[in-house]
Amino acid sequence: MTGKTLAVNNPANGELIQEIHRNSEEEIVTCIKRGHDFLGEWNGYNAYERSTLLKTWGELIVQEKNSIAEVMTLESGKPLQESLEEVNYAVSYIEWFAEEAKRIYGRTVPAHKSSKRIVVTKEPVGLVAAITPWNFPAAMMTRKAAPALAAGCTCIIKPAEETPLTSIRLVELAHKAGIPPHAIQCVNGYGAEIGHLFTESEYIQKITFTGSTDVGKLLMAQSSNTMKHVSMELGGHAPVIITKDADLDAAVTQTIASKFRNAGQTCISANRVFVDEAIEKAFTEKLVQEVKKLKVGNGKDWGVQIGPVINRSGYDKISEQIDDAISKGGSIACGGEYNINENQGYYFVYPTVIANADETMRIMKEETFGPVLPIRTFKDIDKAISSANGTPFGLAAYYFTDNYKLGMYLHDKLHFGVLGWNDCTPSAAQAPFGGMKESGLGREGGTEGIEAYLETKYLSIGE
Ligand SMILES: NC(=O)C1=CN([C@@H]2O[C@H](COP(=O)(O)OP(=O)(O)OC[C@H]3O[C@@H](n4cnc5c(N)ncnc54)[C@H](OP(=O)(O)O)[C@@H]3O)[C@@H](O)[C@H]2O)C=CC1
Ligand SMILES: O=C(O)CCCC(=O)O
Repeated sequence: MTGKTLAVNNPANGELIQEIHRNSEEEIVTCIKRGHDFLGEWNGYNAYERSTLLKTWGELIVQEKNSIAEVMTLESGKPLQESLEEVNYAVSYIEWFAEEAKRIYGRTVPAHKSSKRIVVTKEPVGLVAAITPWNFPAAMMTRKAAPALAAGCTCIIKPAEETPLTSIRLVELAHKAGIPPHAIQCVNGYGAEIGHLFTESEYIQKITFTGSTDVGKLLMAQSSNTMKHVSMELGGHAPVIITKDADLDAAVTQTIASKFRNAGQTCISANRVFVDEAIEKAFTEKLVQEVKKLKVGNGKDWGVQIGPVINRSGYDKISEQIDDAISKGGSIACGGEYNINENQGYYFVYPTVIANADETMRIMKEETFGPVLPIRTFKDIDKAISSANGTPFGLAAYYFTDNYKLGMYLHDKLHFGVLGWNDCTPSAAQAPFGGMKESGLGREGGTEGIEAYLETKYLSIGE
């Protein structure tokens, strides 16, 4: 690991956007030491000072919103409109945690002897390493860095190698806002090389990660030697259950919003639909009619709704799942086409709906991370619930019903960290986001989101 450069290419046409500096092992170790040594100084800023700095950071990002969104679209391929929305979403985490910085409360607890006092306080966990993915290069970074800084932690960001430019820009703006350079640092290079430097370091107290379940498990295992805190936001396989009393228009609009956001490359993306067989035909017809209207192309062109998938391995996984579904009796209700150029390095998958899906298909079990939606029918709601729960993933699940009792029943029975009832767009800075089972550990956002960067200290006073 000698450093040198990292090429950042545009997934919409394969063109080189920029070569950036790739940090050497020595540089990364130095950053880690610096982040650790600066903890005391950053802790010297009180909660109101940290809050003000975070707010200024958010304001600077808003001022540069258009240029940040353009860079994000160039490196990630996502449509410009979505990049703009993501910048706002990223800022919403900074704004939320700037407020939460002021609400880090301790407590006193009645003691068992009148001469004693029991006092519980909170303090920052220490230096945090944040490893972020390419699918939300801004929001996943601020969702980690903002609560860490708000809590009084210093942090080091390692963005995905496909999309480092957005993070680099955000970190520059943090420094411009007055957040000291050693409180938030960014390093670049290959995850597989940098990951173990983080996990083996005695100076890092917490690893926070968004990405694949496999890498999440690896990081957790590596972190066990030094007993680090971990937050893991991993893969998902979201079911959408559509009951016969559902508002079909809402179900179609919401399912499309979830499935085709970022070309399906979202961990809470609708991955499989279970629809009551009584309304399957009506639902599929309406869905297909709307999906066919989605415009595919280079995300920089205004009006494009589906950009390229990120890279060759993403494309391989998606196309293999489509082929597998067809070979097992699935039928293409729309889409199923590709526009790829292996030499140039771009891969577009047209929005695809697969009818007659069943549980034997890979797409009904594996995360797709692409614009493909299988539809499965059900007669009995309990069987649909059991199929929905029948996955190692437990991140997000959605259901559509206007029947209150059924809605609460589904809430109680579905084993997922995030549920959407007549709603497939649940993400919000003030809400706790995260998964059960192999979808991860911990929550990001909400009051839980800052708790994850705090240690509890108990003081016993008395005789
Ligand atoms: N939960 C989510 O939101 C995400 C889920 N995924 C799922 O994972 C699949 C594969 O995507 P992929 O991009 O390969 O996901 P990865 O989990 O490999 O990448 C996510 C982040 O982890 C880093 N990383 C990779 N390997 C290691 C390692 N050994 N130690 C430390 N960090 C590491 C990456 O760095 P680098 O880029 O340098 O490799 C990147 O910053 C997707 O198709 C999707 O199913 C992917 C991204 C986000
Ligand atoms: O896909 C992800 O990695 C993050 C989920 C996006 C969201 O917060 O809505």
